[in-house]
Amino acid sequence: MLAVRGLNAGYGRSQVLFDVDLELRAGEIVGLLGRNGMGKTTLVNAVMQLLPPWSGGVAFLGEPIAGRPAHEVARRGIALVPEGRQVFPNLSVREHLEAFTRPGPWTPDKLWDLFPRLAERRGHRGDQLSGGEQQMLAMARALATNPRLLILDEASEGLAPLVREEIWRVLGVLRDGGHSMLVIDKYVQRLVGLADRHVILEKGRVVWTGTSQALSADRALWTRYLGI
Ligand SMILES: Nc1ncnc2c1ncn2[C@@H]1O[C@H](COP(=O)(O)OP(=O)(O)OP(=O)(O)O)[C@@H](O)[C@H]1O
Repeated sequence: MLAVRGLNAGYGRSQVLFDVDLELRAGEIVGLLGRNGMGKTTLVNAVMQLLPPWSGGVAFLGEPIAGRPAHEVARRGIALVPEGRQVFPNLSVREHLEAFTRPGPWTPDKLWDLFPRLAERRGHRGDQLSGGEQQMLAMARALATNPRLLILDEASEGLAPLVREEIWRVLGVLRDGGHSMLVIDKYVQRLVGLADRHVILEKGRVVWTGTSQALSADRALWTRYLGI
């Protein structure tokens, strides 16, 4: 579904990603791990073409997308739940979903069922929501586009424990529904329980890839690359 090959990217003259390879098959959930500043957000932005890659390939559903406009990448079926959520302060919860809805199984009614808390707050504006509710809204907005691939940058970080659990519950529902996802989160334990495979970035390079089972079994990796 997604194939990143030899990707190099950065900001100005400073290179952040070095020769990154990453694959994600249809129906697969891949965790993207690494300490702060190792290049995870840069990688998802380069995949989305929000940050044009310097060189290397990005293919989605067999078609090259590197160098294409970001809105075209979204239209082809990749949706990003960005770090910091980026909900619109002046739009209501309902308006967020209406503005992004595209045909497919995720109708607003299904999304209200998936996020009961948002359903209760459907008339509230983006700036009236708690951080956790904003994260739910960012997820619902992404799902409303009925993407083929959902990318979550910091799925549950910085949220109160109960809300965090709610986010992981929803991610479990999405997994059970066969959604393809690339998930960044520092709760490695939860990510290991959710994802099929993982990719660890260290200073912009892929230093390890493997299954959840392999990552669980090798705590030295956690210490060395994740600081846990
Ligand atoms: N807009 C930017 N301009 C210049 N440098 C940037 C920019 N965004 C990120 N960087 C740098 O790129 C490197 C990788 O940052 P990135 O945000 O991709 O890491 P990350 O793994 O997502 O970290 P975090 O977990 O803190 O979000 C860091 O050294 C960071 O300072």
